[in-house]
Amino acid sequence: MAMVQITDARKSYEGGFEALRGVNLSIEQGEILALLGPNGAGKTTLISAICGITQPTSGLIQVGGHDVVRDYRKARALVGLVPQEINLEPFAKVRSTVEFSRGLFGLKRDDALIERILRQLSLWDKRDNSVRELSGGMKRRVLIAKALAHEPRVLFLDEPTAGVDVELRRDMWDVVAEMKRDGVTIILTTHYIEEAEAIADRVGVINKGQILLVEEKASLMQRMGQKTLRIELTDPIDAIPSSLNEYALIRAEDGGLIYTYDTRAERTGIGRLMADLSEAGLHVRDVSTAQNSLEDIFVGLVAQQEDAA
Ligand SMILES: Nc1ncnc2c1ncn2[C@@H]1O[C@H](COP(=O)(O)OP(=O)(O)OP(=O)(O)O)[C@@H](O)[C@H]1O
Repeated sequence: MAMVQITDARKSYEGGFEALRGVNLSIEQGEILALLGPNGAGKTTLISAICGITQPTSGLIQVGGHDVVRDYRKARALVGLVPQEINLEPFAKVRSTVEFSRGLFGLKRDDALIERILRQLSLWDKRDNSVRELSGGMKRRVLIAKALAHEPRVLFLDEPTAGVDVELRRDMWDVVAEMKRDGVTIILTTHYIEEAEAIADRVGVINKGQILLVEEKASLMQRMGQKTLRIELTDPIDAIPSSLNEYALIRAEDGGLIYTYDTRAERTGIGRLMADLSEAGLHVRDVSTAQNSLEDIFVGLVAQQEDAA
């Protein structure tokens, strides 16, 4: 059974704006899913709906098999949320802030657990400081500590490393990896592809309230690892000679050729292609390469969505 199951979730805000337009998504236990999308895509709305902070207008969202609307308490108890905005009580002490979060879930006090969480996030030395005395990065750590205090099975991180330094980013990635080892399911939204690349098992792309793609990181990275080689010919051709079939070439508008290859493969095949072009009587005038990036994939997907609309 999936840990998080979303079926045709829609959300219209007052005034009629549709922030989620039929989202279907299934997230397995222990998986790390990175959700990428431009500003206003619906990431925060989706996370808020899964956490029961906002209600979907229609559709079904289940966490651990519990309906987040009908079974709110059971679903919510499984979920930890690290929000995008810092919403801490400035005069409260670090340790009591984290303890309080655990208490909100009606759980027994557990000093050893709170100590472990604070140490893991390098906050133990600051445990008796008040929140207002902390730097921005440390406040972010407190947000994570709060979210972990009731031992959630699903952790949501909404832009966890926006505006934080490299060290904190790496610390957070370590914490996430440790939680994954404990079987916790993690969903994070991010603008940084490096972040998705560093920690995610799968990457989802959302735009205009719709999921455009959910794919294993490895295969997405492979697509991103592809480059295209544009070959300009001295004499443009009308058709590609059949002797070159194995290269799956595309004829460019200018009568040249486009070859796609994998930069991570052992051999790109370019050397052999050049020899075979010459063999086929084609003379190369110029070549240029272009790298496929997530942005290209993303822009391509968005363009497809626009065309389909
Ligand atoms: N309470 C609200 N009332 C009306 N519209 C809202 C509300 N909250 C969000 N929206 C709209 O819903 C859309 C999705 O917003 P959301 O915050 O989910 O996007 P996001 O993907 O998290 O963006 P960002 O990357 O900027 O955080 C936006 O167009 C936003 O203006």
